[in-house]
Amino acid sequence: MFIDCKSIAKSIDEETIALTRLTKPKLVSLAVNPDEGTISYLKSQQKKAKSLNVEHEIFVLDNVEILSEKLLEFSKDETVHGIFVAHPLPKGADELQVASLIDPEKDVEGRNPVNLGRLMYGEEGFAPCTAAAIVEILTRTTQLMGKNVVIVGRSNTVGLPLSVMLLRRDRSATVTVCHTKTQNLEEKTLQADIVVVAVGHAGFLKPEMVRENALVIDVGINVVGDRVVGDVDPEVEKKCSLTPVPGGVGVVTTAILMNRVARIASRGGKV
Ligand SMILES: NC(=O)C1=CN([C@@H]2O[C@H](COP(=O)(O)OP(=O)(O)OC[C@H]3O[C@@H](n4cnc5c(N)ncnc54)[C@H](OP(=O)(O)O)[C@@H]3O)[C@@H](O)[C@H]2O)C=CC1
Ligand SMILES: Nc1nc(=O)c2c([nH]1)NC[C@@H]1CN(c3ccc(C(=O)N[C@@H](CCC(=O)O)C(=O)O)cc3)C=[N+]21
Repeated sequence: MFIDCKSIAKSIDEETIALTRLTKPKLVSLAVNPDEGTISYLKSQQKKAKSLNVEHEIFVLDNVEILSEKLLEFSKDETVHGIFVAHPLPKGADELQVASLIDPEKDVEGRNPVNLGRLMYGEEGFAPCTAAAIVEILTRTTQLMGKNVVIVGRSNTVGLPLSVMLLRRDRSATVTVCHTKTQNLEEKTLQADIVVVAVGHAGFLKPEMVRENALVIDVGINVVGDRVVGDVDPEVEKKCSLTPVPGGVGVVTTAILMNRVARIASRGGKV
């Protein structure tokens, strides 16, 4: 069975629309040498911003030096409410140094160390949007208390912040985070009530790797020919509840991003 993520996004959009009736939020999105996943996201952002009355500008830049200049400029610019920086950054870029240039009160992706610190204290107003989207989908779909959750992928965008959010005491899931050095991955995913896959490999999670009736969250955005496919083999849907791709985690992520910008604009800086 597929999980209906579009209706979750719609309910978030309703709040955003109410907020943008009163203010005119502005988001800037910056990317250096964007990969296919980023290009897909920027297109989704552009469409969504238009439909929600959020002003949006995209900057595709050549190098990290120009990115750093732009981050300082937009952090100071009072007409800009939200700053999004696409990841991955080019090889060799200092992620922490770049993230530190974003004003924490405009840091809609929660990359600045101040916001990652807030996350450790359970403050999720600036949590990375994809991790927040997955929490939103899970809490609307199931009870998390005591459940075994296996996350495949440990990026700062998805797996790592999500693990912290699912451990928060009001959720209290038991979390296992897997990566390329994990041994016997299938043994772990077969034990899970919930599997979250964010690896960036089309069809990576096979039906034999998951329990009957498990809940599976497919984060992957992989461009294969002219199609977008996830990290989960579509056959998994026959034995599990699965988020679709397209129309799954991505649409909720984009809805949350726009909601953040609208909240910042309407509350004068605080989310
Ligand atoms: N729908 C949405 O809203 C979003 C979608 N995405 C998509 O999700 C995917 C992942 O993105 P992101 O987290 O940024 O990716 P990264 O490339 O930053 O991280 C991938 C993670 O997967 C792990 N991994 C890769 N291959 C394997 C393997 N064979 N076995 C176990 N673990 C593996 C890596 O392990 P290691 O750390 O050891 O290298 C790493 O931790 C991409 O397709 C991206 O486009 C991303 C963000 C949002
Ligand atoms: N700092 C950072 N944060 C991210 O969250 C981040 C990132 N960098 N880099 C790139 C990846 C990729 N990503 C997507 C999110 C939504 C869609 C999305 O909404 N896609 C639509 C349309 C897909 C299509 O084109 O058909 C859908 O899934 O339905 C796509 C891709 C976020 N990422």
